Amino acid sequence: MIEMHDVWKVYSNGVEALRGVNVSVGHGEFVYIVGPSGAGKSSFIKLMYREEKPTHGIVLINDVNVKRVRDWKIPHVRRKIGVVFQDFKLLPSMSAYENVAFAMEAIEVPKRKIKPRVEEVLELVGLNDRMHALPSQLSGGEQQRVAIARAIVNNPTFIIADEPTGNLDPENSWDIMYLLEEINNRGTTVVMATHNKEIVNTLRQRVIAIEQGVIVRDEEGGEYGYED
Ligand SMILES: Nc1ncnc2c1ncn2[C@@H]1O[C@H](COP(=O)(O)OP(=O)(O)OP(=O)(O)O)[C@@H](O)[C@H]1O
Repeated sequence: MIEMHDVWKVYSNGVEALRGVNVSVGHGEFVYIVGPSGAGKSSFIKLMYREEKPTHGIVLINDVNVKRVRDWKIPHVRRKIGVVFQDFKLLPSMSAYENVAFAMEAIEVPKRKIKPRVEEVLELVGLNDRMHALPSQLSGGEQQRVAIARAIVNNPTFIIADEPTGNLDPENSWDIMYLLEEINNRGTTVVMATHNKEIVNTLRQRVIAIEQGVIVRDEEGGEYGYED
């Protein structure tokens, strides 16, 4: 569960990116975060995986107050959260397999457990035959699949995605969405910021709209609601 209570995010330049946000995302939900450019979606997402701390208010991730978590304990909190970015953020000198295995090595999973689990998630994302390719040898859609495999390999409670289809063509975008849907159906909570109107209006889920740092709409099975 992720909860925000009267959360404000004010950057050092004085920009109020979030202004008094109250929200709760429960176990197993699928939530789209929508809103105009600069509305505060990324700031909202970054608070959810403790990339940023709130300036004011409380963010609870699985009942842990992220503001009180000491820096050395952040990896422990993040272990329960898989993050997916628009630009994939894979390590360029590592193969698909190594990128995914690295996420397990980072939290010191015993070596013998790594290979079978990495192969399992790469199969789930449909990339078992490309596992030794470098990111530069993979298409955008394939790279995003590797990023999703990396995000789920440690069995997180949440997947937090910031415009995961933003760099992909429509066909690859749909493939990534079906994959996220499948992961959600297996019990993982998915929260994704998106500008993709067609996806939001087709794969209906809870929609939270943010405008000028405020939640202006929160609807189950909602619509995208903007023209872009
Ligand atoms: N690190 C930062 N320092 C200062 N201002 C920031 C920082 N990050 C974001 N902002 C500002 O905070 C506001 C909200 O930005 P944010 O990136 O959260 O919006 P967004 O809804 O994700 O936008 P987009 O759809 O364009 O990605 C904007 O005015 C932005 O310029």
